[in-house]
Amino acid sequence: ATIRRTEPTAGSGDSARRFGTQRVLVEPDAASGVAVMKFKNPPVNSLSLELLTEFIISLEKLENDKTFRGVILTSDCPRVFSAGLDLTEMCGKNPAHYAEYWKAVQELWLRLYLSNLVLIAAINGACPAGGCLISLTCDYRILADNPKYLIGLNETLLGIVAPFWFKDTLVNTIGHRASEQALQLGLLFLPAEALQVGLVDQVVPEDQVLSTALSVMARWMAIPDHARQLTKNMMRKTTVDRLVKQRDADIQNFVSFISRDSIQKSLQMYLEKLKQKKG
Ligand SMILES: CCCC/C=C/CC(=O)SCCNC(=O)CCNC(=O)[C@H](O)C(C)(C)COP(=O)(O)OP(=O)(O)OC[C@H]1O[C@@H](n2cnc3c(N)ncnc32)[C@H](O)[C@@H]1OP(=O)(O)O
Repeated sequence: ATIRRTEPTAGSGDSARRFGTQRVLVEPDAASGVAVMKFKNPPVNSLSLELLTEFIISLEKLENDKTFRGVILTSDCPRVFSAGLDLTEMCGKNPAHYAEYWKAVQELWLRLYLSNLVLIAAINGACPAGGCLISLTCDYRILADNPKYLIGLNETLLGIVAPFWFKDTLVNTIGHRASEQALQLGLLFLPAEALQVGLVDQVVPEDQVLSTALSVMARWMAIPDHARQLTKNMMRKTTVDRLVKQRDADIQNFVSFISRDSIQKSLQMYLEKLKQKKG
């Protein structure tokens, strides 16, 4: 994928500078050591191969710059945090494309889930499936209080199955029983329900999502990095290792599953339904 970097905006000081790529805006504040990363892939921030690639590059840049200790993930698109994996990447393409796409999805998850940075999700819109997965990789989730902003792993509603590492990430967050129900029923939770089940840590008025994320970040950044990072690693490494050990097999599983005629039909019907919703 071609990656076009955004020009820094005019202004003085680091906090006025933006960098990033066409689909991932990065607003760094060197003074606080916090950067805000915004998905910008209108209309719904679907996780296309381009977006995944650009996101991984931007995250790596921040990880390698010791100025930054914390990142807030949010959306630049109104009303949607992320619509999850891009269905058009999983429909009507060839096996080589599916393999490349799935490798990028795995890579993003692996990097986020064990990131040394403090990651906070400022969820300012709908957050289904892969969008929810991204938020689950964060250390803390804040959701805007809007009944349209549903969150959850709804894969079964599309006739597909959340892979084991999606499931593990959910189980690590809300526990086994709640995950069993949520995954089988493809539940999309209202903000108050998401808070109750522990899928998010806070629900706040929409105009306070980012400011809340910044104050929560200050609390996490008050902890010495090495102690916090080793603790995070201790909590998450077993989950990550399960995928690392069988990455290629997981890609092969995905490719053969997604290539089935029945799965292609389900996805196409789901996409059609999304499009018809407008008419
Ligand atoms: C082993 C296999 C495991 C694979 C794992 C998959 C995990 C996933 O992430 S699958 C993706 C699941 N995502 C969803 O179910 C969300 C679908 N989208 C929505 O529910 C809604 O779009 C929204 C609530 C996010 C936003 O609603 P809104 O009314 O604002 O926008 P729409 O009119 O619905 O959509 C605008 C436009 O975008 C297209 N679109 C929406 N979601 C996706 C998507 N995930 N991938 C690709 N394209 C998407 C939608 O069709 C519309 O397109 P048109 O403008 O061309 O009609």
